[in-house]
Parts: sequence; C-alpha cells; structure tokens
Amino acid sequence: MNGIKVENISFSYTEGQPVLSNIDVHFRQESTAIIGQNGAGKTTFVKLLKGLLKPATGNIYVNGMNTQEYTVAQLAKQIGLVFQNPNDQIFKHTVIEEVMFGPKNIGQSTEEARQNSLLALEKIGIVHEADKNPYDLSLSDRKLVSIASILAMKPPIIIFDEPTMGQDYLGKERLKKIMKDLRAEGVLVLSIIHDMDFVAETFERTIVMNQGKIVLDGPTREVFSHEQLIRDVYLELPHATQLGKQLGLKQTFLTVDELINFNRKKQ
Ligand SMILES: Nc1ncnc2c1ncn2[C@@H]1O[C@H](COP(=O)(O)OP(=O)(O)OP(=O)(O)O)[C@@H](O)[C@H]1O
Repeated sequence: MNGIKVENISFSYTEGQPVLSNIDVHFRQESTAIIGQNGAGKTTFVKLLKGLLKPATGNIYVNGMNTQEYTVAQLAKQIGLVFQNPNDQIFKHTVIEEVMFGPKNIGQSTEEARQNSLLALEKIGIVHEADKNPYDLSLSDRKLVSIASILAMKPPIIIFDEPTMGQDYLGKERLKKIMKDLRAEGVLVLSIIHDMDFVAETFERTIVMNQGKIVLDGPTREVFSHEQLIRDVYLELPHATQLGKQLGLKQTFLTVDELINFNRKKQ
C-alpha cells in the first residue's frame, strides 16, 4: 500500500483533552497542503505521520508500515520531516556534515551519503555553502540546509512544516520549484503552511484542519471555493481568489495569472 493511510485516529497530550479526533484520510500521490489556524493540531498530526507520536486509537500506515509497530529510525527511510525551525534540526559544524548525517544514519555509505548530499545541496541551490558552518548562514539558508538533509535521504514521502517561514520572494519561488520537482519525481509531498498564496500556487490538494478535525479536503481550487467555511475557521482566501470575488466573478481563481488570462479572453 503506497502513501499514507490514516485510519480513524485520535490523540491527546493530556487525558480527556483530545487534540485530534476521528481523523480518517489517505494520501497517495497528490501534493497536499495542510492548513488551519494556530493550535488546530497540524504539527501534532504530522508528528504522528512521522511516527514521533503514536495515536491513542486508530492506525497510521506509512507505505504499508503501521507506525505503532516500527521505530522512528525504521520509518526514516520512508518518511522525512523538515521541521519548522531549522535550529531544532541542525547540530553539525559544516553544512556538508550536517546534510550527510541523516543519510549515514539510515545506512548509506560515507561516499554514497556525500554524493547524495552534494546533489541535494545543488538541487536546493546552496552547494557553494557546503563547507560553511550552518550557523554562519542566514535563517532562510539554514532552512534550506535542513531541507537538503531530508532530500539526501531520498525518502519517498517528505513533509514540510512551515517551509516558507522566513523566506523572501526568491526563497519561496525556489521552494515552490523544489516541491514541484519532487512531485514530478514521484515523491509524496505534504506541507503545513500558513501562506495561502503559496498553497494556491503549489498544491494539488488542500486539507483544512480546525480544532483537531479535518473540516475540508479536496482539490485546492474546490477547497478555496468554500469562502464562508474558510472564513469560519479564521483563514484567509488567496489574494487572487479574493480579487476574483471582489470583481464579481463566479470562478475560483488560484493565481493572478489565471485572473489576467481570463480577463484577456473576455476582451
Ligand atoms: N507537547 C505538547 N504538550 C501538550 N500540549 C501540546 C503539545 N504540543 C501541542 N500541544 C497542544 O495541542 C494543540 C495543537 O497544537 P499543534 O502544535 O499541533 O497545532 P498547530 O495547528 O500545529 O498550531 P501552529 O500553527 O501554531 O503550529 C494546541 O492546543 C497545543 O497547545
């Protein structure tokens, strides 16, 4: 069974205070954004997918492996998680050592790990920083290092937690390309994300969480067509979607380019 199958899971940190309840969802190939206001349970959910936490009830299968029955180390070949804060992930003295740590840990030889790490750094666009100390880099480049560390392990599933945090326009464009390339290579890409324009421009599917439950799940365009529901859970629509609505158009636009093209065709 490929992808991630989540079967009716619940989870709480403190007894009697459920953080997630009755979540039933399947991730196959589509790149998927997980959105929701602060405290909705997104980070807890992805920690469960990664096997860092175990569900109180229900099961999660990662490429067929039940997370209840495997350690985080055993699951690491299947699923990588890029943490929200790169400082939680980085602890070596050079970028290349940092990126090689994960691949070596899952059994790659030093040479193989070096090759995969250099390739990952090249893909991310920071191979020229391989010998620098990660802490001499900007926060946004450090975030790229933490992404390269996961890419170098070549897991078939990669989850990003707030990848656009601290990234400027170029950083976001680069991330968008990395995610789209991964998708084209057959990697299952999931991401927690607060930047709605980035969601609209990047992901095929969007899941909306609120108070520990999935309240909307579908193709990104369809999800953003539910204007009132999105507002009810204190989220905003992407700017292009808002603009289309303000212009009185019925369609749900995801990008400004779509809106411009639509107007051109009308003229
Ligand atoms: N380690 C923990 N111990 C106890 N409660 C926790 C812990 N981590 C998170 N929580 C609580 O669980 C709930 C869900 O938090 P979580 O971080 O999963 O939400 P989130 O949607 O990722 O929020 P954010 O967007 O702010 O990161 C919140 O009420 C939070 O206070």
